[in-house]
Amino acid sequence: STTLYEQLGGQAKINEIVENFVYEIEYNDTILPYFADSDIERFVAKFSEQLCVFSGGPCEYSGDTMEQVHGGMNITEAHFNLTVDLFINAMNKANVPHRLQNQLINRMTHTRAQMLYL
Ligand code: HEM
Repeated sequence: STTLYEQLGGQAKINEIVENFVYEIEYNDTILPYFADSDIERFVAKFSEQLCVFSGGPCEYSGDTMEQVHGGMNITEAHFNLTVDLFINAMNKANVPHRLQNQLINRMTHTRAQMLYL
């Protein structure tokens, strides 16, 4: 059976989604401030790795835990949901079919409890 990673179109498609996502964040006045002191190159690299792992691709995640990264940011449920919306915009702009979008979102949002109000 093919992995979600393969169905998406592999690393090239993941890179395209992440590039679009960074663009969405840059143009969102509510979410951008969270990234004010961030190394965006590192974010792109680690976030891409994590998407590769979540979709069953041949990668290893070398970033920090979700608690380490997001703990203390005081991320509200509204801001979490807004970030997911931005990610959906990024997938739409990369022409990812909705069936695959739902599968990826489902795997990503398992991290939700690790980052809200920590
Ligand atoms: C589905 C939800 C999310 C996932 C899977 C996720 C995943 C990640 C990953 C993998 C990194 C890179 C970690 C590293 O550098 O070691 C990261 C960094 C970051 N995330 Fe998230 N994230 C999510 C939601 C959010 C939300 C809702 C916010 C804020 C509104 C946020 C703000 C940040 C910021 C500011 C960084 C950079 C941290 C730094 O520069 O040290 N994330 N995230």
